[in-house]
Formats: sequence, structure tokens, C-alpha cells
Amino acid sequence: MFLNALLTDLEYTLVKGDLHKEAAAIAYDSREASANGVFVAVSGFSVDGHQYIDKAIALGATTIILEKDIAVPEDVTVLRVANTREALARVSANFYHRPTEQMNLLGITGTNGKTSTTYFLQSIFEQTGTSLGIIGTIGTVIGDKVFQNKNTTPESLNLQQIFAEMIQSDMKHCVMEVSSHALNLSRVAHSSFKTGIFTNLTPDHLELHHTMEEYFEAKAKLFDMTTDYNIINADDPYGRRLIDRLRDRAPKLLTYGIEQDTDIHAADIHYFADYTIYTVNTPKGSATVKVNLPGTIYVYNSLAAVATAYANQFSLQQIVQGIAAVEGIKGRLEVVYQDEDSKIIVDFAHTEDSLEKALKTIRPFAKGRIILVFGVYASDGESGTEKRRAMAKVAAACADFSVITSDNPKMQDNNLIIREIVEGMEACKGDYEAVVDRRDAIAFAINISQKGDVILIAGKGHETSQIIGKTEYPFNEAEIVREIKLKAK
Ligand SMILES: CC(=O)N[C@H]1[C@@H](OP(=O)(O)OP(=O)(O)OC[C@H]2O[C@@H](n3ccc(=O)[nH]c3=O)[C@H](O)[C@@H]2O)O[C@H](CO)[C@@H](O)[C@@H]1O[C@H](C)C(=O)N[C@@H](C)C(=O)N[C@H](CCC(=O)O)C(=O)O
Repeated sequence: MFLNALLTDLEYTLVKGDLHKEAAAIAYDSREASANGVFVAVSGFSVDGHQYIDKAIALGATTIILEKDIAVPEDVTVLRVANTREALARVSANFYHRPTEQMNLLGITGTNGKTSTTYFLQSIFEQTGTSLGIIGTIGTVIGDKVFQNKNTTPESLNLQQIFAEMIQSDMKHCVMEVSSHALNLSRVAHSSFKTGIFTNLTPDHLELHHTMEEYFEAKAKLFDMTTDYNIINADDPYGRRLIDRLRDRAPKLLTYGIEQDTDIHAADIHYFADYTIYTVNTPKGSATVKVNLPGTIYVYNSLAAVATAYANQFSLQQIVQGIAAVEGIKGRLEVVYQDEDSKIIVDFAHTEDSLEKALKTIRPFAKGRIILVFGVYASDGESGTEKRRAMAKVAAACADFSVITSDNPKMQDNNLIIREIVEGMEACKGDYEAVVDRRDAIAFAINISQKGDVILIAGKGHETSQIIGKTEYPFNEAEIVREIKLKAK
């Protein structure tokens, strides 16, 4: 592509150089720079990309987009912009010929429920033989091809490349989990969303957003980017604020919920240990929905999928068939071991709200005690301490016994993290044991369990690693449980 075409709709100042030249590739990491390419210098959280401009030039970059006053060699074109992350999104979309303008892009945001909603949706789309691409926590899915992303919502350059690959594979529909980080850091800028979906908002990522208000405003940005529908959970207090904001403006608003009077409404809900049945009422009629996952959480997540599929013109029959066809979701209240005496469940719950909901879902069907294995993943600043205490409070209130352990301590002081959870537990007079090594903690929980007990291992869900320091160790909880059980026989 020619550089001047790449710069279409980008606001910039030409510091020096020629625009009538080739722009063969784009890089935001100097180590990925290549011949005749464009290097976009990003001021990061840990380092400043501007200091790697020389390295990018050495690897062949001939155009630099920057936001600071930096001296760059003569023969290189230099463009200055106000925000390089935003510029990266613009040139990346241009480079891949604005793929989202040719597709039906659905964006889901909210603290919890994003991943399972994408899985319900994928199954509904499959009912009509329509393939739906997925970008999210579990990775990117393009037909049979599945690969991991560094982030839940990838950086704009990677994202536009994924969209282009979807278009090339004739995949015209894509559902994407849109994180608040992505919205704040322009990763999804210049992507055209047909539909935006809001699940809920509870405390998380406050090390980046500082306050719930900032976190909410980050999420709310998605609903200024949509063209066809905004789909909102009306039972969530932040959802109701969004509804008030979006009610009298385009695009169309579709609400869902159980408690409030909503467009897509669940009633007559029957909960069972492994599944849930409810009636969904829509403006076009009612149907019975069977969700093969227990608890209110999955009523909400399946409702989000019902509303989205409804907005996308699927029939109620296709919708209920699609939801019933989902047998389970990896790491979402996943029963990884069960015999006559015991049940062991792995779940991604890693916020106080999701942990409480998971424990309350299990409680009515537990014949014995609930033994919870959990930790709190590394997070910076004061919100870390608050979160550790809050998680301990939930554990003390909703589980019978807790095994406090590690969850991706990364570079943080793991003993401090565990000590603060223990302090929270002591303050609430919870029954607990601290076992630093997560594998030992799981073994301990299994060892003390008695007939009828349910063990919930919370935090990692589908994840298959434990990050200690800078090293990522393999850690597959389903396999670990089976190994421990096998040894015990
Ligand atoms: C806090 C945060 O979001 N950081 C993201 C950010 O990194 P950064 O800007 O701090 O990068 P940096 O290391 O300071 O480097 C700055 C620039 O210098 C460049 N560089 C660096 C070294 C070098 O030799 N040459 C070079 O050019 C880097 O490529 C970068 O462009 O931009 C990177 C590129 O997009 C992201 O991968 C990175 O995500 C990190 C890994 C991360 O952990 N992010 C989390 C907090 C996150 O985004 N989570 C959300 C939500 C999760 C969920 O709830 O599901 C997500 O979407 O994943």
C-alpha cells in the first residue's frame, strides 16, 4: 500500500519526508519492524516506544509515526500525531482495507459473562450454518483455526489483521469481547460495530481505572460506536444508567433481564444442579429455554445471547436450539470430577461478585460442605488490598471452608497477597487454611473433603498456566484434579 493511502482520515503533521512511497507493513513493536515499513511509537506503561525508533529504522522502517519531539535520521518520513495508539488503529484499519465495514461485528462488554455469551451466540449462529468468528478470553476462533491472543481484546494492528483474515475466510460475522482496557487504549478505535452488548459492571481492573465511574465510562464508550443495536442488561444498576443515556437516540435499544420489565425477559425459572429451564418472552412471542449450566448467571448470559440473536433476525426456534446445544463451557462451573461421594468444579470466578454468584449457585445442590480453593491475582495499588479483603469476605460468608492459595502472583509479593486474604478471612471469622502452592492447595482440599462435599476451585477457569515472577508454568486444573484423584486410588 502507498503511504498516502495508509494515512487516509488520519490527522497528522508531516514533520519531514515523502508521502509518495511504499508502506509495506506496520509495527508498534520495534522488534517486529521490517523493510519499507511504518513504525508507530507508543508511550507505554512500562517503557516508551519512542526510545526504540532507531532499532525500528535499523530493521528497515522508513516511516515513523510519533507523538513526541524526537530527532530522526534524514531519509525517514516522520509524522506527528496527538495520540499514537489512536493513529495505530487508524492506519491498521486502512492497511487491511477497513474489514469491519464489510462485516457484522458484535461487541460484548461488561465485567462478567462476556465469554459464555459468545459461546451461546456461536451455537445459535451454527443452527443456520452461519459461521461466527470469536475474539476473546479463550482466544480467536476462525472456523477450525483457534489461536491465543496476548490480550482478551488484541492491539488494533493484530485485531484488524484478524478481521481481514475472517473476511478472507468468507466469515462475515464476528463476536468480540471488548475489554475496558481496549476501549481506553484505542485498540478497537476505527472498528465498525453493528451491535454492542452490556452484561454487568462490578469492581475489577481498578488498578487501571481507579474508580467505578472511570471503569463505567470506559465501558460506555462502546455504545457510542454502534450502528444498529445496543443491547443492555436492565437488572444491572450500571446497565440502567446506560439505558437512560441511550433511550432516546440511535441506534435501537433492546433491554433484557429477569427483574425489570424488559424487551427480552426471562420468567418461570427452574434451577437444577446442572441445568436451568426458563421461559423467554420477546416482542415476537415466547419459548422455553434450556441452558446446560446451573444458576442465575447463565440465565443472564443466555438472555444476552437471546437478545443479540433476536436483533440479528434469528427465529426463536433457532435461538432455543442453539442455547440447548451448548453442553458446557470450559472453565465455567465445569465439573472436572464427580463420583457418588464428591464433586469438583473449576470456575473462572475471580471477582468478588462472580465468586459470590458461583458459590450461591452451588449451595442449594451441595449435600455436604462447600470447600473453596482460591487466591487473588496480582494487581497494583491499593485496589489490590481492598480486593483481597473483599474476596475473603465473600469466601467466609458463602463457603464452609476455604483453602487460600496463589493465583498468578506475577512479580508481586505472593506472601503479602496471601497474608492480606488471611487478614480478611480472620476479620470475618472464616474457616480456612493457607497453602501457598496451588497444586498442594487442591490436593489439600481433596484430602479433607468428605462424602457429599463440593470443592470449587475458583479463579483460573479455562486458563492453563500459573505465572510466578516472569515465568509462566503450565497449570491445567482439570488434569491436576484427575492426577491427584488417580494417585489417591
Ligand atoms: C496495561 C496494559 O494494558 N498494557 C498493554 C500495553 O502495553 P504497554 O503500552 O504498557 O507496553 P510497554 O511494554 O510499555 O511498551 C510500550 C511500547 O514500546 C514497544 N516496544 C517495547 C520494547 C521494545 O523493545 N520495542 C518496542 O517497540 C511496545 O511494543 C509498545 O508498543 O499495550 C500492549 C500492546 O497492546 C498490551 O499487550 C499490554 O497489555 C498487557 C500485556 C496487559 O496485561 N494488559 C491487561 C491489563 C489487559 O489489557 N487486559 C484486558 C482485559 C482482561 C479481561 O478483563 O479479560 C485485555 O483486553 O486483555
